[in-house]
Amino acid sequence: MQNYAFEMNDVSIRYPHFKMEGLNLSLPQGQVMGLVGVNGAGKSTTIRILMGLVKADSGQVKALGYNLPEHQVQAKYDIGFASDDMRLYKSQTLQWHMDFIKSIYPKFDSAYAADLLKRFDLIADQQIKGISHGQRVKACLLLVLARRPKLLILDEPTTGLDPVAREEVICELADILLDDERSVLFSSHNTHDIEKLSDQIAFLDRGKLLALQDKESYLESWARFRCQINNTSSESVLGAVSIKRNGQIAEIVTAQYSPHYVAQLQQAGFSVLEQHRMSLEEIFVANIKRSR
Ligand SMILES: Nc1ncnc2c1ncn2[C@@H]1O[C@H](COP(=O)(O)OP(=O)(O)OP(=O)(O)O)[C@@H](O)[C@H]1O
Repeated sequence: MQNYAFEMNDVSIRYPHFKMEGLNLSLPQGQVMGLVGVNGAGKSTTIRILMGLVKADSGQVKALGYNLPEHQVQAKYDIGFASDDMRLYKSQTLQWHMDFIKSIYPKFDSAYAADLLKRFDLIADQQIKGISHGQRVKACLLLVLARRPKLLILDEPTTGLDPVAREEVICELADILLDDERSVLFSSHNTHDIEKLSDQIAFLDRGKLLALQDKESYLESWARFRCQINNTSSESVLGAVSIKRNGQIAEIVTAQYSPHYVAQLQQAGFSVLEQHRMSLEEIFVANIKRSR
């Protein structure tokens, strides 16, 4: 039987200007899910529901086998959560925070924390008020990672980091993921990070899941073609997400790519000049345009 790090079944929530209806989202244990979506798509809301910070109007939520929010104390013992609005005590040092977390979570791995301190280039006895935004983000991640949680939930973990710091954080996350018992859900606007780390892509828009698929097959299902328009070219093509015409040239995007798609375009009267795979960033934009 498949073990899930979390399961959200038929989850709905309504705000005055936003609704999420019947969201089904689950992550098999040991996998990484990248949650993608434009501003206001519902990523943080999804994460907050999963963390028990917000109560859904209806639906079932389970994390690490525990029903939420009823058993959130037990579940949270093994869940590590970090978001970009997390606060640390400004007048205390990072060392104070590490000692504090260790007093609550005896599993806190001090040796690993010391290693992360070096890798993230942080100073343990510096007061939080004296460190930069990026250093604070890395300090929060250190505090969460050193607990070695079974489920890591990160809301925009790389926001505000410079490219070097971002790479360090991404490498650290990639290392953690070598352990197949650990699962990660992370949201990001940065499709490169999502593309690099995720096993599963969950695409949210206006509270709806546009796609939930393993990354490889998701990326493989999209393709962009540059075609010559002929006299016989039809107006539409089966499986095309968009057709942009410019003179005798058409750029056709599909989300149903297979090796037979070229023949399908030819049958529709287009001569294929070039074909390209698409990055997650391009897919992201095409998907949003299609859904509106
Ligand atoms: N407590 C609340 N009261 C009213 N509306 C809310 C509340 N929390 C969230 N919303 C609305 O829900 C929608 C989704 O917000 P959410 O923060 O989940 O989006 P997001 O995908 O994380 O966006 P971003 O990428 O900008 O962080 C927004 O329109 C927001 O205004």
